Amino acid sequence: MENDGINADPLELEKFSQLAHRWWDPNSEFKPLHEINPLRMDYIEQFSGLKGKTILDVGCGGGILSEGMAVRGANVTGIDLSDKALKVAKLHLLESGQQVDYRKITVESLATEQPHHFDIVTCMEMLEHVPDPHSVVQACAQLAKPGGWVFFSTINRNPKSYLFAIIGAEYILQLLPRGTHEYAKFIKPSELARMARAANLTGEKIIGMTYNPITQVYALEPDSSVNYIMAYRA
Ligand SMILES: C[S@@+](CC[C@H](N)C(=O)[O-])C[C@H]1O[C@@H](n2cnc3c(N)ncnc32)[C@H](O)[C@@H]1O
Repeated sequence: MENDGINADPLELEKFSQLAHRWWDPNSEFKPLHEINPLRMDYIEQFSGLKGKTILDVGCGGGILSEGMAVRGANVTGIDLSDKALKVAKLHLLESGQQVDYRKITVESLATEQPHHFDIVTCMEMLEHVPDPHSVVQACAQLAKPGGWVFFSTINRNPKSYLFAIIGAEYILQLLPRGTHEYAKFIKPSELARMARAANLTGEKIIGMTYNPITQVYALEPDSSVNYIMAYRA
């Protein structure tokens, strides 16, 4: 569903708004994001470092990644379209004393406003919630400086990811509320790679993000069959 020509699904935004007050509770529905956060920040740092970098975090939600990168010394702008998530993100800055510039703006509009502005663009766990992920990938590429880095994470689309990301995470382990994810919106790495190539992104790297339900530990591993991160240069 499109929203007055804006590349956003109002129902998706509403889902996140409804849960937003629990964003910073590490035992809430956002527990998985809290737990993967150090892993993904370490992964980004391997490529480019974070200290002193100008970073855009697209679909920042309550700010777990944005603020985490600010703690590591980055100058972060976080954008989202959920008013409540942005409000929670801003309130949390009062508690943490960190600085992040949170804005409600579409990534496509920001790409027109500030093209080639950011050293790093992150777009994590967001593409599978938008009607047109191509357009988001294109805008992220445009927002990065030439030679800058762009990172996407999302969920693969295959029977295993259906089993793990929907049946396992939402129904059996109840790590996420039912209805968090829609299988048809999952994105195969080959599809994301095609979108990235069309946006002139290069130097592709991919890493899997796995969850072991027995040890309850997340890890970065070559297995990209469920969750994965792709890194590119603009
Ligand atoms: C699963 S959360 C991920 C939050 C954050 N990126 C992270 O990984 O910690 C998805 C976020 O994408 C946001 N979102 C969904 N559609 C969006 C859009 N079209 N533009 C910007 N943000 C969007 C939601 O409001 C929500 O905050």
